Amino acid sequence: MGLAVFGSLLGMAVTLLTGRVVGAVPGVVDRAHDGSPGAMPIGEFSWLLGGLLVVFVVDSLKPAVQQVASMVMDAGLVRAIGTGITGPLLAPRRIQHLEDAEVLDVQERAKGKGGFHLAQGLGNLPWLLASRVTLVGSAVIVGSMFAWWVAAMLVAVTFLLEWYGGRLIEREIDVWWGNTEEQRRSHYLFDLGMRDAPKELRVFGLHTWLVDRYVREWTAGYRPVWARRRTNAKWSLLIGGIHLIANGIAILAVGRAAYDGSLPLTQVATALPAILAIGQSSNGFGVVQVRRGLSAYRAMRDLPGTIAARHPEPVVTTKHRVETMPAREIRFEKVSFHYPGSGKAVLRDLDLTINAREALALVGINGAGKSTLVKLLGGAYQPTSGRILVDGVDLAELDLAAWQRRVAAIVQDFVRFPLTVTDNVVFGAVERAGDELTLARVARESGIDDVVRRLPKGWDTILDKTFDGGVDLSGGEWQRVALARALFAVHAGASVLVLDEPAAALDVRAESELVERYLELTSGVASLIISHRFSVVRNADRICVLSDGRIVEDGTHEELLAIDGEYAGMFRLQAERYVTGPEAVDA
Ligand SMILES: Nc1ncnc2c1ncn2[C@@H]1O[C@H](COP(=O)(O)OP(=O)(O)OP(=O)(O)O)[C@@H](O)[C@H]1O
Repeated sequence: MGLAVFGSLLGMAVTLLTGRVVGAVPGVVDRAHDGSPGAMPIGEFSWLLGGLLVVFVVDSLKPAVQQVASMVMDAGLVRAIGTGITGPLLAPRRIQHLEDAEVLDVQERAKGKGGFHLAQGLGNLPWLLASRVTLVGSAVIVGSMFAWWVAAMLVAVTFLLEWYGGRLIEREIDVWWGNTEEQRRSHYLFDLGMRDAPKELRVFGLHTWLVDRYVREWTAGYRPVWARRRTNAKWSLLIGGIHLIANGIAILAVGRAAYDGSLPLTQVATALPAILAIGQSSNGFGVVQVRRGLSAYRAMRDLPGTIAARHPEPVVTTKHRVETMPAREIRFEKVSFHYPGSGKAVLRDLDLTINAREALALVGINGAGKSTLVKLLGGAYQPTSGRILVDGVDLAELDLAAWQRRVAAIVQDFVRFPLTVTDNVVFGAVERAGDELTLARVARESGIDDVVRRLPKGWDTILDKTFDGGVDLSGGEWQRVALARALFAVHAGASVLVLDEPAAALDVRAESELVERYLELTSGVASLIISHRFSVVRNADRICVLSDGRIVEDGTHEELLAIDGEYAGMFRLQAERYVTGPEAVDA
């Protein structure tokens, strides 16, 4: 801001000095010819000229300095805004706020709904301030050197120009960022071609279709922008004409006064550039950007408050030693749950006990609510009614952050971090990131040691082909990496292990080997295994069947087969497929 204001002051200094130099020239020339007194001595004129040169040189260095300062400021702003928005969103231990329309709206506004980013808005603030300083300074120069009515007229016309120009710009930007159906579709098609589906597009020979479709959607999406631009061009011509007339009147008035002899040359040479500078200081774009940027800033400032007010973090009222929990059990007691904004109950009066040091398998059809139960266990959501008790203490009373450190999980859509193998594993317990012994141990246990040996940079290989020297792993290899991450967490002290479809991407032999090994390894912790594969499930100490939001069957594999209920039915269906299905024929 200082630099921007300094820049506009320099510009005005150039105007004033130029006026004085031009005004002094005839006198200096006369004096040189006939020694007329009263004119500026040549020595003084040289100083004036030198001063103008210095100011001019400094003024010409200004853009480079301002550009660097601007880049530094923009980088800082982007970083501050990034943490300002993600910080409050990431901080809560629960995740309900991420599905709350009001929180999402504030977040969208903070990010710059309507195409105006906070960084652009705030980045423009110094230039808007500078143009205001130029406007006021140049108006004072015109008023004091020539006529106040001319200064007032030009300021009024400039504001009119700025206000109306700003409205036109705003309308055009609204159309640009209107995110019309076609614009969104064209962006989607672009991503599809460039990133999301390169293989499928080739397999199905869809590249020509994609390009044609993209061009069609893009053209349709931007047609309203061009229509708006044509309308804007007409109005811009009109207000440009008004501006021209106002400047023409001002310049004619100066010319007349000069012609009359009532305005000395110095004043003429100063007033003319100042008149032009007033018009140039109109900054409709800056005004719009700053206005929207500030509204985004207010949304960013309100974000933590909105989240805290609508989703208060639980206050820890009791002092339980979460670090040793669960010593006995985790008990779901009449737990019901429906997702925020949805009337459909996923769990209904569900009772379930998971004993410490027991491997419990949970089965159920798609959409039965298995993953939902895991989210409740991890404290990501709170039951709509009922309680989850850990060693008899309500989860709602525990320090949720500490409890979540006790739970290690591989969820179905586990994150494949485009980082090194080491990072992907130690994220299970970052506080133990340097523990190489444990790292080697979990690599053996999860079976990724062979994979790591084959990688070009071993543990330091980035697991993403788009990076230099990076590689892509197969689905099964990724699953082992995720398993290693969970085991790392267990070795670091987590005592509840959740595996949601841990072996879906493994081949049948790898799967049964891994599950057997895994059950040995985790015999000391409470584990919850969710799987549709009965070869995985049958090894668990106990199996529960989730159906209609409740646990309808509970027992060992043999016990559940003996009662011949839902589990037995599902098991037989899968076993039959393995006996009579294509796999059997191949074998
Ligand atoms: N964030 C959410 N908002 C609203 N409804 C949801 C959400 N997540 C899941 N559901 C719904 O809750 C129900 C249970 O989903 P859940 O993912 O728990 O099932 P699941 O038993 O794990 O299924 P699968 O075997 O297919 O993984 C489904 O009807 C699903 O549509």
